Parts: sequence; C-alpha cells; structure tokens
Amino acid sequence: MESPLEAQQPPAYGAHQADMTETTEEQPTLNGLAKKIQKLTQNLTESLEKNGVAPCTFAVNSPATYSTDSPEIFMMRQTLIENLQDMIYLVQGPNESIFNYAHSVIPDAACLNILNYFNFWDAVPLDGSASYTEISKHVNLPQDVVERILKHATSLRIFSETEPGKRTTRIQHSFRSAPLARSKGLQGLVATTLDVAGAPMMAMPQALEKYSSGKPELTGDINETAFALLHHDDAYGKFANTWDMLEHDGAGSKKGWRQRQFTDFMEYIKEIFSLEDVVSDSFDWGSLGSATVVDIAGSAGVDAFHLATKFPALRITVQDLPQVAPVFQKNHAALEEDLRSRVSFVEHDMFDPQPISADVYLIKQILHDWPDAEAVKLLRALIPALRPGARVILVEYIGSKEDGEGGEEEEEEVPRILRGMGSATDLRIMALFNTKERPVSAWRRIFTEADERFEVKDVKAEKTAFYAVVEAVWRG
Ligand SMILES: C[S@@+](CC[C@H](N)C(=O)[O-])C[C@H]1O[C@@H](n2cnc3c(N)ncnc32)[C@H](O)[C@@H]1O
Repeated sequence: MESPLEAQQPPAYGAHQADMTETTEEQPTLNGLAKKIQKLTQNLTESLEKNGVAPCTFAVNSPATYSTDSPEIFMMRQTLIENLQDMIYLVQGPNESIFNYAHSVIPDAACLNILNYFNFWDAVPLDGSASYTEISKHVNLPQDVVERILKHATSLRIFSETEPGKRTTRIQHSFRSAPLARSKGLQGLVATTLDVAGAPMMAMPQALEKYSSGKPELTGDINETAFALLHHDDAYGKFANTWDMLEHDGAGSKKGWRQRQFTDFMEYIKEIFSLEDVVSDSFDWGSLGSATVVDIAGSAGVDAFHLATKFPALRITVQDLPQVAPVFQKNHAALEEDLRSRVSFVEHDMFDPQPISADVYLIKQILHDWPDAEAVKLLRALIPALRPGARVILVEYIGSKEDGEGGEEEEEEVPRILRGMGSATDLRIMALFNTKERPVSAWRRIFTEADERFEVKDVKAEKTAFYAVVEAVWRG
C-alpha cells in the first residue's frame, strides 16, 4: 500500500505534461496571491477605519464580529478569505492539501462538538482560568479525556494555555472560545450543524448507496434519509426525522433541551441575516388593518413579536410543536401587556388540518426542510381553514438561481466561498431531509401541485438577497 509520503511525490513527467496542456488561463502563483492579499487587506482595513468598524483581534474581549451591515465590507472580506484559502492550498500543494484536510476535518469538528455538547464554555471563567481538574469536574468527564480534547482545541485557538506545555498550565478562554461562552445562539448553531447533522452526514454514502444508487434521482422519501438510516434503532437514539429528535430527545431536566438549543439557533440566524426586516418587508402588513395572522411553525415567536410590535393592529398566533411552548412562554412573559395580548401560542402539527381561519399564514424557513410531498401536504392542510382572499406568505432561503437564469458569468461573480456556504447547506438538508435548496420556480410549482386555487400573486427574489418571498392568494 502507498504510504502518505509516497502519495505526495510529484507525478511522472508525461502526466505533468498532460496537465499543462489542459489549462490556458494564467494560474495564481504564491507571489501573485501574496501581492493580491496585501492589496485586499489594505483596502479592507481602510474601509473598516472609514466606516468606524472595530477590527477583530486575538484578545478574549475582541468584538465577536465585524459588526457592520455594509455589503461592500462583507464582500471584501469574502474575497480576501477566498484568496487566503487559495494561498493555503498552494503552499500545501495538491496532495498535502487533501491529506491535511482528510486527516483533520473530522477530529476538528468532533472536538468542537464535544466542547459544545459538554459545555466546556462555562467550565472556564471568562475573566480567569481553570485547572484541568476543575474543568473535568464541571463537565463530568475523566481528566485524561478533558486534557486530550483541550490539547486539540488549543491547537485550533479554541481556549489557550496559561503556560503552554508546562504541567502547571491552566486553561483560559481565547478569542475563538469566548464568543461561545457569551452566545447561546452560537452554541445552538454548533449543536445543530455538528451534533444533529454531523453523524448523518457521515452516513450519506451508505444512505445514497441503499436508497438512490442506480436511480435517475435522489429518493424523495423522508424515511430514506441518512438521518433515518442512522437513527432507525436505538444505537444513536431512535428518531424518525430531525424534528422528532429535537422534540423527543432527553428526559427529566433534559426534556426539550434540543428545541431550546434550536430556538436559540433560529434567533441567531435572524440576527445574522437581518431577518426581522425580511419579514416586515415581505408583505404590506400595514394595509391589512386589523387582521389575524398565523405563523406556522413559528418557533419561539421571534417573528410574531416583531410583526406585532411594528403593526399594532395585527393579532398573531404562533403554531409549533409542544416542546417549543415553554421557550415561547418564557419570551412571551417578558413582553409588555399590549403585545402579550396580541400574540399567542398554540401547539399544532402543521400536517394536520389547520384549525384557525386567518387573513394571512406566514410560513418561514419551513418548506426547504421537507421534500416536495410533505411541502404539498402542508399547504393542503391549510385548505379547510382558508377563506377566499386569504394569503399564504412563504419566506425561504434562495438556494439556487431561477431555472435558466444566470449564465456562467454570473456564477463567477459570486465568491466561491459564498457558493460553498450555499452548497454546504444543500448537502446538509440532503442528509437530513432528502430535500434540496430550491429555485423560486419550484415554490410556484409546489403551490400549483397543492391546489390550483392557490394563485401565486407576487414573488420577491432579488439576486443580492439571501431570501425569497412568495405570496399566494386563495381563490376558493
Ligand atoms: C427551521 S425552523 C423555522 C422556525 C421559524 N419559522 C423561523 O423562521 O425562525 C422549523 C420549525 O418547524 C417546527 N416543526 C417541525 N415539524 C413540525 C410539525 N410537524 N408541526 C409544527 N411545527 C413543526 C420546528 O419545531 C421548528 O420550530
């Protein structure tokens, strides 16, 4: 068998010649990239300064983000990251870039997942340090395990040692671990993407082989996902799908813990994508006057509270699964009386017939997690409650371009790193739901398939926006 080192030997001369003839474009070089990076860095730092944005640093109290809503600065950072990534690939060379990646990507992810699962973040004070023995007691794991995990974590600049390499060393927060101690939303993101989705994603080859190999397209059956394959018996917890896991994993004081984490994650996503504005701009809510709205699978009510605050004539009912109720009630209790009286929560399975006749049904970030058959089923479940003229507002992440839209040139304009974020989500929802990020045309089709009496009246899907809004009217 070839050793890893042998695998990194340059190819034979003939093979190298063949490669050379394949590419005519000028290739980036180390020096060329270095110059570009220098220039991009200079432009970025100047823009940050001009816009009064505090730069991030390596200090524990560094700003957690470059807090600015300037799209220019955001894009400048993405372009710089992309070039830095190319620089790393080129410094490593092709073989080593794959070898290093394959070697580390899973241990890195597992390490972060363990730190988050056992809440190492709270085991170390933000303004001090903790010994391995103290951390081990706090997270309830053997000290040897704690030391080994933290050894890898510190290599990723997650936590740091007070006296690197010494037996007397203690652990302190670093600029990458401190934000996790401060943000439940960031913890929720790590839990959802690594702890819930990580193992299913590693089971994707087996699921694809079992259910989709040799077929013209991916199975659309939610019972044939990588998640379902992994969780079909008790080894990893027996759950039909992700929502079943979020709802039912944990008993006693842990009951509902995954839903709590998930609602924190949803709140975090809302902040990152400024989703409050997307929701309030999704429809002319003010034109409704006094009206009723149902926020289907509205989680802990964040959107409902925002809409009710901005539009005082609206009465909003949030529907979601039972374990979300306590999180909603906690948020609800903190509201002012007027707002509290206009927003309520009802446990409701969105696939059951809709019990409330409302003027508008908001369905935000729901359908992209379900295959076509379930998406159609959800829309049909509304029909018993729909009065002619009732609206259904879909707010969904735009996962791919409209069919036939945007040639290669446009593809090129989106930095590779952003396309990668989109395709990463697409693979994750393949593993969890056997679904995919759909173009806007797919939402129209799903409405028509659900019932011809849904008329898609308006679609807002600007190319630069992350979210699309589809408004349908029930013609009855
Ligand atoms: C991705 S979140 C979106 C939440 C919210 N609409 C938002 O945009 O923040 C999906 C929500 O669907 C809920 N959900 C999943 N299955 C459901 C079902 N069968 N009935 C009702 N809600 C469900 C989950 O509990 C979760 O709150």
